[in-house]
Amino acid sequence: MAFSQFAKGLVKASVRPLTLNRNYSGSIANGFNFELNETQREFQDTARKFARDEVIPAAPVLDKTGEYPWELFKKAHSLGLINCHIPEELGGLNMGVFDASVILEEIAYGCTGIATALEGTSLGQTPVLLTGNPEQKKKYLGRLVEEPLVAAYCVTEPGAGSDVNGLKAKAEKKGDEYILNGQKMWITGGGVANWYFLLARTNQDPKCPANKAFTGFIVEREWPGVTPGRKEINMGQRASDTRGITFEDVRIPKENVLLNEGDGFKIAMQTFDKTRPPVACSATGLAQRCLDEASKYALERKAFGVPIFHHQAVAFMLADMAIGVETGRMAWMKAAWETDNGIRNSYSAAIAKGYCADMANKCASDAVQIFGGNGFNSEYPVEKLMRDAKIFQIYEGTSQIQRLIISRHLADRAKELS
Ligand SMILES: CC(C)(COP(=O)(O)OP(=O)(O)OC[C@H]1O[C@@H](n2cnc3c(N)ncnc32)[C@H](O)[C@@H]1OP(=O)(O)O)[C@@H](O)C(=O)NCCC(=O)NCCSC(=O)C1=CCCCC1
Ligand SMILES: Cc1cc2nc3c(=O)[nH]c(=O)nc-3n(C[C@H](O)[C@H](O)[C@H](O)COP(=O)(O)OP(=O)(O)OC[C@H]3O[C@@H](n4cnc5c(N)ncnc54)[C@H](O)[C@@H]3O)c2cc1C
Repeated sequence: MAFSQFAKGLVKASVRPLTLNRNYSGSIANGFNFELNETQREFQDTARKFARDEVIPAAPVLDKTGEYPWELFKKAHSLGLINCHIPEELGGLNMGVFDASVILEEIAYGCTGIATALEGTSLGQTPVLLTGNPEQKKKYLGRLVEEPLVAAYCVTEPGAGSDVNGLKAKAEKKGDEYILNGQKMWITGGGVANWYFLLARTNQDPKCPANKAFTGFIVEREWPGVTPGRKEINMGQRASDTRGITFEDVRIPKENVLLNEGDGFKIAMQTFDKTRPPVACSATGLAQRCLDEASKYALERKAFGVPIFHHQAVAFMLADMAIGVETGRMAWMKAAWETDNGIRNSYSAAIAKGYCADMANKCASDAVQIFGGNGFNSEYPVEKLMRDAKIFQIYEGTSQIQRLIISRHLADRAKELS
């Protein structure tokens, strides 16, 4: 089916307005529809087929070689499984976070390294989608639909990751340009991207508040002074390209400022509200894979004369994994639905990201346990799943940072209650 036909049927999420039932008799499910609509199911099926037929076979090879999944990127591009958020007038599908996450969960089921490589470009695009002017959107987003090009999100530095307000890269205004100097670290897609969203300090006064001190820029990879470093060799998600990047006297035209000078910190934070639900959904895809691999293995493997599934201790581990997967899916769906419906979702996005990251790690560790000695060996799939899971507790804000965001909301609420 053509993209435009797909796009026509898109809805943000399958939720009907909740009407108060005065004769309420126990079920709050009345107002909600937990089923995906037909278009969402079509996309899910396409993504599932892509994951089963192409991602799963490629994953162990790319895990070993650390090669970037270019062929899969091009295929996903041609199927309309990436760049889903780009507006229709620029040739995109104009999908919300919810619908794009339905697709991503399937790809992540196949391999979260490949999913991160494919999805990293969405993170790079989000600040432009949120705040770009029409010229910036046309120039930088339009091309991504036409060609399989990559965007990346450059915030973290060697000296500051969790503490975004501690960033040191600086951009100084000189006439109609800004001169950028600094280093970024751990940039997903850093070596393959055509352009970056970059956050730099434009007010050097240490007393300047975060939401005035930083500016968001679009920086092109080919500009003089932009130098990506070597590909980092990571524990997991090895198909994804992660690099440090040095910026030395890079001249950025003022046309590449997003919104206004000083607005960068809020742009970066508002971006996370949109991108943490998909990261949570990716972790859920990995957890579902752990559950499926461990369930199949538990039926095949015998101990004490019966399949190990028949030992209640094993069956209950699987049941706990299922509780985690189902709860995690509800959590990312709620966070995605809220942002698609214009509700500030920093709290629910932090809950989804924090919960799903921890849940995926527990599921991966339990899957290895169920595989016994085989689980510890790279011939079996769960060893890679455990290595791939760890990064969910670190990138897009560590598990501690998600709890920081949640607890700040709780403190605000406590003040309202007292
Ligand atoms: C949450 C955080 C720790 C916050 O910091 P502070 O305490 O310094 O800042 P604070 O006092 O909370 O706020 C300052 C102003 O900013 C407004 N605002 C905050 N959030 C928001 C928001 N969501 N929307 C609108 N405004 C916001 C806040 O109101 C305040 O303004 P005000 O002074 O009141 O006028 C932040 O630094 C953070 O998040 N770190 C994790 C980074 C992190 O997650 N990287 C990830 C890098 S990317 C990555 O890892 C990957 C990329 C690609 C693939 C996957 C991985
Ligand atoms: C594979 C990979 C891909 C990535 N992709 C990108 C990308 O595309 N773009 C990008 O900008 N960044 C990216 N990152 C960076 C990532 O977001 C950061 O690594 C992460 O935010 C943590 O920052 P840090 O590594 O500097 O750790 P630090 O901030 O130094 O934290 C170290 C430890 O201290 C804890 N800690 C810090 N502050 C607090 C606090 N206030 N309370 C409690 N605990 C605290 C942390 O939770 C953590 O356990 C990526 C990282 C990796 C490894």
